[in-house]
Amino acid sequence: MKGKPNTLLSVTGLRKRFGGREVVRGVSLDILEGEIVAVIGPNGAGKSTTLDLALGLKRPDEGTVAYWRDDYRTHVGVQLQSTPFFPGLGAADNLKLFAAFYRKPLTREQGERLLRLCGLQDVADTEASRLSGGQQKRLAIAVALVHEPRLAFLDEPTAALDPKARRDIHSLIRTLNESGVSVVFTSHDMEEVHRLAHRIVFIEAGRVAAEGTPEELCARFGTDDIEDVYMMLAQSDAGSEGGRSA
Ligand SMILES: Nc1ncnc2c1ncn2[C@@H]1O[C@H](COP(=O)(O)OP(=O)(O)OP(=O)(O)O)[C@@H](O)[C@H]1O
Repeated sequence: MKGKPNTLLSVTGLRKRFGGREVVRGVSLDILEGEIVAVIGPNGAGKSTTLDLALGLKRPDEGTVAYWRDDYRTHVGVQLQSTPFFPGLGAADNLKLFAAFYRKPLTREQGERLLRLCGLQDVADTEASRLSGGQQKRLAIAVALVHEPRLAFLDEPTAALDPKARRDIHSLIRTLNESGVSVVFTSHDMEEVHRLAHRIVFIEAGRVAAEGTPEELCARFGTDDIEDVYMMLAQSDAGSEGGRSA
């Protein structure tokens, strides 16, 4: 039998202030091996800032971030809300160049497989800036996966995608997870969250207001719909957009 899953990431007591306003106010959370974790919450609640702090893209004012290994950067993939691609290069060449930053240069076969996995095989040679919004989103996800990470952070991976592309990304996330990749994603689509996440972390006004499996959260709030849970949590603590202090 499998033992207890490893903790891949542990963040404790994270705080971040911009100007005079504290937008992350003591966030602690763990990401375990094998999990798909959805980080949800209202606009401006502090989700992206929390991810940026966890990824070392922003420095916390307080708190600690610990990964399961010191060289975690080569084992963590990141799709941010906007990815700067290399101008003048096609999708496939962008992947090749991003891969060159790691110690795992892409073979042609690997590149083709990744493009297929992300539904980009027909636009492999199209210059990245000429791809549609949804295709650019998929290329950003492909970039996040180019070095075969063990943990992938996907910030709104399906925002602005059409329903079919959205479903394709759901399958991609499941396939990745089945191949051993742990995934942390943010989303405002509660159906998607319910469908994909093993665990949900609800951030409200810079704090973790609730967390649990979809089933646990639904049972706690007496519903079978995560959107109802979301509404109840969002109404129970007003003022998220302002990140007001309690
Ligand atoms: N560099 C910055 N300077 C000043 N304020 C910032 C900065 N980055 C984020 N903020 C503020 O911090 C708050 C939290 O932003 P964040 O992007 O983390 O929210 P979010 O939960 O990811 O929102 P969304 O769902 O809209 O993406 C917002 O009020 C935002 O304006």
